[in-house]
Amino acid sequence: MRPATKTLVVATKNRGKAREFSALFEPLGWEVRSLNDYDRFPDIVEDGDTFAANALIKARAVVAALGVPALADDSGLCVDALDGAPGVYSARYAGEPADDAANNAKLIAELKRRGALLAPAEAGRPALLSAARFVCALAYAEPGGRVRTAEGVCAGAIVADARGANGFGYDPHFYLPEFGLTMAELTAEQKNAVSHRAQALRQMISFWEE
Ligand SMILES: O=P(O)(O)OP(=O)(O)OP(=O)(O)OC[C@H]1O[C@@H](n2cnc3c(O)ncnc32)[C@H](O)[C@@H]1O
Ligand SMILES: [Mg+2]
Repeated sequence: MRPATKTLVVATKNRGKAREFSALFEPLGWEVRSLNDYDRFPDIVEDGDTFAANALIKARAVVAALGVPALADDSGLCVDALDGAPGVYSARYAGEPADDAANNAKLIAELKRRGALLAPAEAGRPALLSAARFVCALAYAEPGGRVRTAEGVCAGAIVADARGANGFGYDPHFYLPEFGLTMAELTAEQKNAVSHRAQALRQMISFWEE
């Protein structure tokens, strides 16, 4: 089970995700089309309890609407000190419509309110707030009804002060100890080598190659 053409519809309206998928698929000679390439594609209700359930909802909705295979991504941030929140609510953590800046502000406010500050900022080292992970579930669906899901996880920690201008979403607050940088300070190539999305996609591609 694998896409039959070299153009793949990715069931997302998130331009940051679409950009990453384009870069991840490019070396394979694949072209990515996102829902932003379709005129007024209706918003899909993401009411699943898990990342995988929401990814399946999005992939199936796009297959139903367009009649072609689709890959969907449902992802988010899980913070230990917040008992895994915002989790599947990451996009609408601070309410709707989704707003990255408001979500980040709420994340830091919640961690401070709970006294989850572990260490003060020191010269050259950011204030580490709390262990966290990015999770990405991918779902690939075909018109015949077949589906396949994959998942990737990227571990890090939340930092109080936003750093970096690359990436999107929670990236400026997501610190990777192995780089000593936030996800938003990584180049696109660096992020695509280690991200939850890249890991999930590697798994999905291995399923396609089976
Ligand atoms: O549903 P689609 O249309 O794909 O777009 P979305 O932005 O609503 O995507 P999700 O429902 O999967 O919500 C994901 C949330 O987690 C955030 N997120 C996911 N991957 C991320 C990453 O690589 N870096 C930073 N934030 C990320 C993102 O900003 C959203 O707030
Ligand atoms: Mg969404």
